[in-house]
Amino acid sequence: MQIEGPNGAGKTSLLRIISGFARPDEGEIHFSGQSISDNYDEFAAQLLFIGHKTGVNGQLTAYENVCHWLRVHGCHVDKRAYDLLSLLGLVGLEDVPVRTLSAGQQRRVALVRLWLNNAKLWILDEPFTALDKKGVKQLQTRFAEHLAQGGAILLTTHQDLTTHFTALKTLVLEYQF
Ligand SMILES: Nc1ncnc2c1ncn2[C@@H]1O[C@H](COP(=O)(O)OP(=O)(O)OP(=O)(O)O)[C@@H](O)[C@H]1O
Repeated sequence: MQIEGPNGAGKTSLLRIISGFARPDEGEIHFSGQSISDNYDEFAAQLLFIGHKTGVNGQLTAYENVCHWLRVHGCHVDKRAYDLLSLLGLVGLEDVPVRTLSAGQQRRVALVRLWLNNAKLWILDEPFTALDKKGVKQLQTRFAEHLAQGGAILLTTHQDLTTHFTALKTLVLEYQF
């Protein structure tokens, strides 16, 4: 599902509420028929959230960030870390601090998580920001794989998605005066 709306309409706020990072003034968020506040850990295990702030440690290298995520997800740190960086076009840049990379390269480091996570629900706030055309295409291909495997994606984007996603639902937020 794509959430659309002008700047300030409340897209990020909605995603943060659905993810359980902010509380709604009214109502409850349910996942698989259960209120997320009743069993947040179970919900969190199914959730992958990538927001405006990418969650990448800028002091560490791309390689160190990927190794950290592999460990967090209970995976062995092996050749896979380099394979993922190579997939995302970061070969040759794996050993410099992420803060020295370009905005698009930093976003690519953050998006590596989409290749190593088994979470069912992806909540992504402006995932295409700063990516070049090839990066956008690669990400959309990854989205299609996730959906084909029964996953769900809730995202905001000001960009038009490709025809792959014409069946996606769109929720349009508008200002209320
Ligand atoms: N922590 C906060 N405390 C108070 N107001 C906030 C907070 N976060 C966001 N807002 C306000 O809520 C409104 C919606 O912000 P939000 O970031 O959800 O918009 P958005 O639709 O994601 O915008 P954009 O397209 O610019 O990213 C804005 O007016 C913003 O100032």
